[in-house]
Amino acid sequence: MAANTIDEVSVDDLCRAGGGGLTIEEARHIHQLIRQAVSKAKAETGGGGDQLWAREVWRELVSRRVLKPNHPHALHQLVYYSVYARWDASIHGPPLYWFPSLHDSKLTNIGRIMETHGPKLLGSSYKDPIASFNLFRDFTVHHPEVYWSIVLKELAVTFRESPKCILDTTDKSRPGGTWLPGSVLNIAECCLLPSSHPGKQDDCCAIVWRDEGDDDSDVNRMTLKQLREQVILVANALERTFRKGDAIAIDMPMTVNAVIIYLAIVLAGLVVVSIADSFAAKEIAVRLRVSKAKAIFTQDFILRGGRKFPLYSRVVEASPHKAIVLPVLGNDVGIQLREQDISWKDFLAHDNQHPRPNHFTPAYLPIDAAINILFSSGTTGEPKAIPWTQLSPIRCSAEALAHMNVGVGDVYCWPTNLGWVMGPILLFSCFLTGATLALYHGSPLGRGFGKFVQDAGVTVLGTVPSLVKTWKNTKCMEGLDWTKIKSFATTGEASNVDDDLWLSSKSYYNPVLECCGGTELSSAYIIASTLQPQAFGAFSTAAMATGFVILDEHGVPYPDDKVCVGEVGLFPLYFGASDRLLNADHEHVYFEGMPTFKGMRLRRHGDILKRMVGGYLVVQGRADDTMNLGGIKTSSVEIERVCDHVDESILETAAVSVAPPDGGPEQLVIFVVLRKGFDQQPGKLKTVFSKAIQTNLNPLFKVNSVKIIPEFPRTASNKLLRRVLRDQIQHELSVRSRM
Ligand SMILES: Nc1ncnc2c1ncn2[C@@H]1O[C@H](COP(=O)(O)OP(=O)(O)OP(=O)(O)O)[C@@H](O)[C@H]1O
Repeated sequence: MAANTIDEVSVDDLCRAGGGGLTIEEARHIHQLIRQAVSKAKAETGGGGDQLWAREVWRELVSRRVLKPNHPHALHQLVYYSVYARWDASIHGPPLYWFPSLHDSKLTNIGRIMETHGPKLLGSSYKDPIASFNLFRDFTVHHPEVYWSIVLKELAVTFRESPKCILDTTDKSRPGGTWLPGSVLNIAECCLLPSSHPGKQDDCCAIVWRDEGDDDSDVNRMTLKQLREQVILVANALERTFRKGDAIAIDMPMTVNAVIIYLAIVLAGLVVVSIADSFAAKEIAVRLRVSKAKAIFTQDFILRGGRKFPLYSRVVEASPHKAIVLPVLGNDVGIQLREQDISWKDFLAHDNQHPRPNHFTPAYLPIDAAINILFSSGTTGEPKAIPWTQLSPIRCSAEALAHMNVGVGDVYCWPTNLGWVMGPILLFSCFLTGATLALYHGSPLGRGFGKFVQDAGVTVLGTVPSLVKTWKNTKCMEGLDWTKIKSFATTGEASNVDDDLWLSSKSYYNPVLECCGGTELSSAYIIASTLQPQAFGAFSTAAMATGFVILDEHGVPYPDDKVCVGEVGLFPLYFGASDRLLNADHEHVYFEGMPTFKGMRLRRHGDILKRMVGGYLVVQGRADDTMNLGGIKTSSVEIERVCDHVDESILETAAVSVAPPDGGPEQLVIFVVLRKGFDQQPGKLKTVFSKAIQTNLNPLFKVNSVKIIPEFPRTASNKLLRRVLRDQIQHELSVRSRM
């Protein structure tokens, strides 16, 4: 993006990039600071043509807060891309934009754990949280029972009956291991009770929220005690109507009431079936059928972006079972209910006669009892119905604690839904670590959401790439103060470097922690850590106590330190991973046909990983998104990363390859969505794409055609559905060949 290196950038260049947002004095000042940073970095690193000094320039500029959140993005772009203009990632690894400090690292949750246990566990090899991070993480992979016994004490998990041990591997029919055997608890109760470590008291703020449209009012808060009382009220009402073990669906936005209902269902020993509120009636029906749900909590309408969308009517079309209907506004539902249905108000009304309304005895269940049925997003086919057990919340909260550094004092926000794995992850990560859960009742796409983030004092903000893209392109967050945010997070699909540059700049370049996992893993298997330097759009590590290899085409693992691309094979012992599916054969989906490694049968996850210098990772799509172009294997994501930037008219691209109906090499087709207000010819794009791909990836790759379409097909959780595009192009080709 930048033609010049940072020492060639002039005051004029800065002024141009700064537009009206920068005075000439400011530009001169920034220019001076850049020159100082360059001289200092060159002096410290010896200058050298290898450009290693560039990293130090960036580090210095960030630590001196030279670039401000309110500076125009073009200025941030100019400086970042110029600093790294001559950076050779194939030698030095991806360009880094965030660096941990030794002082702060010792104050993080995982740094504290390492300082306490590191010397004992690693002996004299232990130095400090930053220097010893890889060593310690490696230790957790080989001694998961030690790691999990430490982490369990850091979470608000109380057992009714303690586990016999942490891990039992004697049952060979369970390749994932038997974790915390013999233990009995109720994980919702753990969320609701005060605890001394982590320190959460009855009067601490459990949830902060705001309704869309109330942007200028104070945010609402609920204490832990108030939350517990609300949950108990609902649990008593549930117990009167349903039997333990019944599956009860929730299909509504992730509001305070949705969270209360979720916890109440689990507290009462029922099973939550979570369904994302964006699904059509047919999709809701499939999920209710597969999970055998007895009833469903829903809302009359959904309010989003100032518009009202029907929800109850979709649920009615999908389900003959009882619906408990909440009003989106006020106390009464704005709709006529069927005979078998009941309003939220009436559902709770019975409870006013309860002799001890603030009392409820939780259902204490074995650790591996199902608490929630979730569905994968279905990018590779039919969504899988995945039961979460009581291990799942522990697994995901441990990651929030160790990797995202979430804990007491944090306000954690991540626009999502209980039907996506991020919903339950967010809920448990807050209540088991002692953080406050921040919920915005409305669309996260506009300024109202951003203002909530500011007013609620959010300290950790989770995102998905398409959200960040919208915020950046619409400029809707301009002028808001997001500097309380100590880290961002992103998940769902590969993120875009420039979008993350924009996001990170909003809080003086705090890290955007990349997470990638799966609903069936209850967690991320590759992730970032605040103990490691970060590169945009890249993962810096495997999760704690998680092992994997990258397999070559013959299923043989590459050595751990080798730069490579291939399908991931997970080590099977995985705390919190699924061991059954409701609508598919677990063994077949995750194990059959996988190679063994050091006596372990590897677990399939299907992602193609690229390991770069320094151990940084990117996901290059799914194994089924790889293509063979002229005998060379490549991935959709790799091609899209190049094509996304070649012309300003492009909003996003999707690369698919298809085999021609009459045989021959696979053909590369690039789909394009243009930015609003731009026009472009496919022929011209074909030329620029070919040139960019040949220069950046491989001179032999050829673009066969370019198709401009208004928008990409996506799953309800916004994941790009390349297989739909592939089917479409395959169909066109076969029709053409028949003519
Ligand atoms: N940060 C990320 N970067 C790149 N890809 C990601 C990221 N986060 C998640 N993904 C992709 O999403 C997948 C997990 O999503 P999910 O559990 O919903 O399953 P799915 O693959 O979308 O659905 P299905 O299992 O039905 O095919 C990951 O394996 C990965 O391919």
